Amino acid sequence: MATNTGGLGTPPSYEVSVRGLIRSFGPKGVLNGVDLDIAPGEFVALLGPSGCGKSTLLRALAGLDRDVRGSGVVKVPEQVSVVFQDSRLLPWDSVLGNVTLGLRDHDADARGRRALAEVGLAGREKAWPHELSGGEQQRVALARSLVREPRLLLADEPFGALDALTRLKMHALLKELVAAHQPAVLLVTHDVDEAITLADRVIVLQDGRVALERVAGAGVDHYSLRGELLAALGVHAAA
Ligand SMILES: Nc1ncnc2c1ncn2[C@@H]1O[C@H](COP(=O)(O)OP(=O)(O)OP(=O)(O)O)[C@@H](O)[C@H]1O
Repeated sequence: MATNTGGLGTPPSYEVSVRGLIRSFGPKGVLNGVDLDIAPGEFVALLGPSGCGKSTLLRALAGLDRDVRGSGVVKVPEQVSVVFQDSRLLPWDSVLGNVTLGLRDHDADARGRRALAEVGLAGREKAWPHELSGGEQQRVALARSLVREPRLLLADEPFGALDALTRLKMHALLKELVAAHQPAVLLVTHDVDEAITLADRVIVLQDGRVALERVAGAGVDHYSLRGELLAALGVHAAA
């Protein structure tokens, strides 16, 4: 995946463009001029210390924050889906009902069933959310996002509450889904290995700005990238 992020213009080829994004809560500046471009189909992972503003940036891109100052969010596509750490399923609706919620098309059910099959949950359409494991609930959340064919998928630590083995399975699933649907992705994570494994590009947010930006993916030396990212996050491995 090409990741041309040079220049200050906004080439129409970008799915997302952010310029000098600022967000404060009271006197406290959280985002102090964030610049970010994401190409169509590009997978970007966002790392940063706790409280540095990762979720704040994601909420701004999702249109969930009406108080973002200035014109920092220059471009986001109309079709945006968001996945959070908890699945946020409606407990009183079936799995299929959750996936198709709000869809008005005549073929919504068929699309919902297809999406559930894609995430490995064929046959569980009539189950209630509480009958599913945490991993399965996150699969439903992914199906609910992708059935809307988003141009941009925003994911805020979507696997943060899962055990290590389930998380690895979800990584493989997310890779498959992204390859099939080709949305641009911004994944917020605390997990450096998750970022390196999944993303085409990794950025580190610090002091309200993008402090480091590195290409990841095939052909990149993951070991040295891991060291560089950990150092940027203030973690220095024991010799
Ligand atoms: N609605 C709000 N009102 C007041 N302060 C807020 C609000 N939302 C976020 N903040 C503050 O902004 C800062 C950044 O929060 P944010 O949730 O974006 O960080 P984060 O990098 O996602 O953190 P974490 O990795 O711990 O989830 C924090 O200090 C937080 O307390």
